Amino acid sequence: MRTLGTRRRSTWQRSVGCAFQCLGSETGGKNVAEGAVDLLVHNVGMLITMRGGPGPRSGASMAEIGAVAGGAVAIGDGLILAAGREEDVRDQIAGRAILQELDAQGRLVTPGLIDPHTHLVHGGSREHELALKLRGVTYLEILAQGGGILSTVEMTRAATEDELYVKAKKSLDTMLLYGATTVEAKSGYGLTLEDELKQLRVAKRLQETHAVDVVSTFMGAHAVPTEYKERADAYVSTVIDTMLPEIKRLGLAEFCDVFCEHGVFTVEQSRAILRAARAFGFGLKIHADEIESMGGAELAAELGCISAEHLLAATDEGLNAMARAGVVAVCLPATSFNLRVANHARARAMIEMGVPVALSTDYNPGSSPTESLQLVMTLACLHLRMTPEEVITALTINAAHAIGRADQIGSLEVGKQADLVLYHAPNLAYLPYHFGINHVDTVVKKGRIVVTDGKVVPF
Ligand SMILES: N=CN[C@@H](CCC(=O)O)C(=O)O
Ligand SMILES: [Zn+2]
Repeated sequence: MRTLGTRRRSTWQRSVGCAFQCLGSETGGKNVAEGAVDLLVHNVGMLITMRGGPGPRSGASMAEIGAVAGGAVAIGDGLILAAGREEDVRDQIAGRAILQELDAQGRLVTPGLIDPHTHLVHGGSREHELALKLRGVTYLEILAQGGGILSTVEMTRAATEDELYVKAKKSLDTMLLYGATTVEAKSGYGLTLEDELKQLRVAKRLQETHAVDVVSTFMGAHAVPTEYKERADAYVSTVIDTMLPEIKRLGLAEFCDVFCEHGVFTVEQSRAILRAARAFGFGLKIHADEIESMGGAELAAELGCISAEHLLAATDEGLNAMARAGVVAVCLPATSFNLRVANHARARAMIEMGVPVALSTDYNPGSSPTESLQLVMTLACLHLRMTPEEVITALTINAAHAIGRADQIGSLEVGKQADLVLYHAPNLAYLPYHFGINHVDTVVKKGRIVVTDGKVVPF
């Protein structure tokens, strides 16, 4: 992508149009109209703005992506000043200094992708499970034998904080290279207070030192640790009485998540943990009805969770309850693909019932060892039967809602963070269609070019 650095326009007009006066009020009263345009992305072949109403998209509105042919985006102070047809954008910034231009050369541009469900920070890997899986041993059987999540717990406990940081940073770089600009990261491989804190501190350090924004979730209830075998209730008490208050006190997580599943945590245990988390002020998430139908979707609706994850076995009653409660369904097609399940999440039914659908990698060392949201795009089309328009909605504005960030990210609208991705692709359908490769050319995060020519720019 061609950039023209530091090109100042000779005339500087201080008179501003309505669009920028409005913007001043939308950005906390700061009159960005008086500043320069830091970056103008122009000559965009197809600009996907995702502009629209305030809530998460469901039903037919999941296909409304605000596509503009011949677009541009003007950026100042890390925020979007104007986005739309290039001539309109140029009109709106007329007379202002443009410090840098980026010629998109007719490429596709979307908002930065958002990965709302990952297990980013962990030790080791689990490629040995592949052979077990091919012999027909199931995911829950591996876990019940002390493997699966529990083997990653051992490797995470054994790792130093620096080792976890280095490994997670490498994955975060890959996520960024594949177009993710915001990533949610769960703990849940420590399962002691100290080891959970270790994971959460790594997530915090990544947030402070990496271009990608990291949103932190405490998931102490990811598995019953070996030392509490047959004493799950005692472990639930430890999560509620010891872990939640300390993590809240230290401000290390925004959300709390629970793996509500047969042989892991029951609906009653999950309810107890999430109610306690809510009382501490955490936002609530739940791994619900992934393998067996447990009433997890119903619980998500009852508790007003911000999102419920997996949902392959969710009932119609559960999904309808989620639709009524406005819970975002985070579907994870890379996980069901990798676990070789017979049926994937019923995204079409969800969309028809009015459940807002988001998508995610579920990046983790067991059920989904991939950082690629572009692979997720393809699997969502082929296995969940979502259209490319619904897929991009699910990976931008709906994913932003799933992590409580829709006021800042998820669409290219005035006043939002300037997070955008430029692809070597002529149109949106090309991304899921031509699968298995990386289409990303350039990534802009908070107005700064952080990936160029397919390489990460050091933070
Ligand atoms: N299902 C539970 N937790 C993760 C998998 C974690 C693991 O296998 O290590 C998930 O969301 O898929
Ligand atoms: Zn998960």
